[in-house]
Amino acid sequence: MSTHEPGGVGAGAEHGEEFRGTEQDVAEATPEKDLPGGGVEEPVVVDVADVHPELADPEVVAEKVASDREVHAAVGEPLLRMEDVTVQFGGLTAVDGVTFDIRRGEILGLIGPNGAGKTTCFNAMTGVYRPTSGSVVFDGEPVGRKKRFQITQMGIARTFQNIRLFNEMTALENVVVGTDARHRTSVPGAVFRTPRHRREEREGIDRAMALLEFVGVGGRATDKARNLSYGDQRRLEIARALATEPKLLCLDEPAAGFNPAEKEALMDLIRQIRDDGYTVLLIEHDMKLVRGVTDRIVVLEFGKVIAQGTPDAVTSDPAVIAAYLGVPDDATA
Ligand SMILES: Nc1ncnc2c1ncn2[C@@H]1O[C@H](COP(=O)(O)OP(=O)(O)OP(=O)(O)O)[C@@H](O)[C@H]1O
Repeated sequence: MSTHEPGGVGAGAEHGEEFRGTEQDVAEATPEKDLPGGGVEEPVVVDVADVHPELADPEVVAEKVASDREVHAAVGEPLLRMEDVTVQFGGLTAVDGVTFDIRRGEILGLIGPNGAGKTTCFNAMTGVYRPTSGSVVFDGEPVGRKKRFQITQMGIARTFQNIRLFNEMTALENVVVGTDARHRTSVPGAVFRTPRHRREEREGIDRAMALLEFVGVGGRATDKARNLSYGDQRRLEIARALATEPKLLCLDEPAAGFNPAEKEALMDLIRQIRDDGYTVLLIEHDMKLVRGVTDRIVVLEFGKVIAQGTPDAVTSDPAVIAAYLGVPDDATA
């Protein structure tokens, strides 16, 4: 993935500069150190069932996690449409007249060789870049000139290829920050801790615990994010993105650095996320994972869509084989 981002909050975050978080960035987080480094504290494994006995019941977890936000598109109809989108950087056309749909309820894979324009597409959808021309319509509304926090509120959440967690906050706190994106209490309500605000806080904590459990890190709720293993940090990022109650979850190379067993477990999690009512967009280089989990795939090369369709159709398309699949996995990762 490229590390370029234009100005604004979060710009430069991928370059390791200081993060100046604002409300706009609740669905995102600090860059800081990528992996837990030395001086790791003794892990504290909490039995979630002791703290929240009701979360021992998987049905209760599923109930709390399920997305019940109003979505206008019926299953199978376009939830997001990229219409003839072009993104240029000076003289370079990174995305060139790209048109594709993400259908409600599907897992869509976005693949292509390095530099093909995948991340730029992601960035155009999530408000990081404004397309030079063309439009992005999400759930019937143009993404247009919306700010990033408004796009989060519309229902698009994403994770990043390079993990961005609040490293000094606990896993639970990281996810609670995501639930704040959906709070309806006014600022005075929060300052004076009105009953509504306290209720929202309680619900936020409950939902955050359920999400941690759902992604498989419930036992690490009280650990600082930086002390979680790399794989658990990735899962935590997904929990935080889900905490904003998105309609569309965009995962940017979520399996980067995973071993085969972790990849299998991630595939299960992605399927579960879709089964719980979310639509998923997945950028991923690992073709086994992409083929194993997606319903459809869009292939980019040099900023253009060269193929789209079912995993079988796409992976047997000669243009795709020539552009991408002919390259060994380890050369593209
Ligand atoms: N902010 C930017 N300024 C200038 N060029 C950029 C910027 N962002 C991306 N690019 C360029 O646009 C092209 C597409 O990059 P992009 O990161 O979207 O590709 P990608 O398919 O995500 O690649 P990768 O698989 O390596 O992550 C590349 O040539 C990249 O260098």
